[in-house]
Amino acid sequence: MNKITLDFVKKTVIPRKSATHKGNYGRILIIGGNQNFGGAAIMSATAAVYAGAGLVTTATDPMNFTALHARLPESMVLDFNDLDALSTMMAKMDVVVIGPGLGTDAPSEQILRTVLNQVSENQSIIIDGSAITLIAAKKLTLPRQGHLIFTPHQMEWQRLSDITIANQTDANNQQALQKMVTQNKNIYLVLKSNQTKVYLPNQEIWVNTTGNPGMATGGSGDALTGILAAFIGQFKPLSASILAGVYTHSAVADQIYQEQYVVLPQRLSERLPYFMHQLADRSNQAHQLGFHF
Ligand SMILES: NC(=O)C1=CN([C@@H]2O[C@H](COP(=O)(O)OP(=O)(O)OC[C@H]3O[C@@H](n4cnc5c(N)ncnc54)[C@H](OP(=O)(O)O)[C@@H]3O)[C@@H](O)[C@H]2O)[C@@H](O)CC1
Ligand SMILES: Nc1ncnc2c1ncn2[C@@H]1O[C@H](COP(=O)(O)OP(=O)(O)O)[C@@H](O)[C@H]1O
Ligand SMILES: [Mg+2]
Repeated sequence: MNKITLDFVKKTVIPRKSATHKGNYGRILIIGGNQNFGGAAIMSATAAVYAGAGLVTTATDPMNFTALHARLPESMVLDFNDLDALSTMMAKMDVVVIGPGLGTDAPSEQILRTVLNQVSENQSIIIDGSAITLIAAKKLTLPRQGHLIFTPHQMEWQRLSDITIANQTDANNQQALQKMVTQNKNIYLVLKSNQTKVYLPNQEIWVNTTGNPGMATGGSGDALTGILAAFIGQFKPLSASILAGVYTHSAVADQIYQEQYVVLPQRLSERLPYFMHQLADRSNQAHQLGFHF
């Protein structure tokens, strides 16, 4: 079993080059947040912005526009009920997150179908939360194109794979993935738990070495989707970006957990730019300047 370590992550999160602009750091679309779960989309978008995404658009229920703008003016907004506008927007994006707080009712399903039909070859789609539950319940066909990153918790993976939580062994999980690969050969599984594992298309399995029970609070997984989107939009290669995102999410949480009982996703996002600064090998400088994280 491969372990995701700090040394590995430092090779992926590298300093920015001078001759670059926001278009070089990923165009990200976050799709989620129905009338009950607006916070999930906001937490995903917040994590994406704070993890360095070049441009973030949040497609959500209009009820969430004001809250999103007030909390995160860096994000643009789109009404996710306007399926034509959603399709047009999809075509311009490098990375798409679908699922945080999307809900599982008929309009949510229509949004998901529209997105899955639209995925193009070079896009990465992070499929989370309600989107996983819907794909499992409605037996939706996966897009043949693009890179699909599934981020289920254990119950969501049970719904998708039909493997009960007690039976989610590496061998059983690999077997379920092999069935999915007949639809799309570029499937990545981030199976979240107190010891998150990442299954790559080359059959490697990586286990995370960071994380703590302070993260057991609503929104932790939503924040992870934003981090993964931002990392995929900025860093290469894709597999390393996913592994680095998983590590960073929990490593920042570990820092907070040293001084706080619960790790609030918003606090986690606020710390991301500091932590990434350290990762990008400017940590010595930061310590000399007396920053504390
Ligand atoms: N502020 C917001 O807007 C928020 C909105 N959110 C959005 O809500 C939507 C629904 O997502 P969801 O995860 O909350 O519910 P669901 O898919 O029914 O799963 C829960 C069931 O699974 C079980 N379970 C077993 N193992 C588990 C494990 N390791 N981790 C977690 N659960 C585990 C668990 O067991 P139990 O708790 O009963 O023991 C329970 O029976 C989704 O779109 C999401 O993005 C949330 O992000 C929160 C903040
Ligand atoms: N006890 C724990 N130890 C380590 N990490 C945890 C623990 N509990 C939850 N997490 C992490 O928190 C996140 C929870 O994701 P998820 O269940 O999708 O939350 P939500 O949907 O509420 O945002 C995952 O990244 C998971 O690995
Ligand atoms: Mg979740």
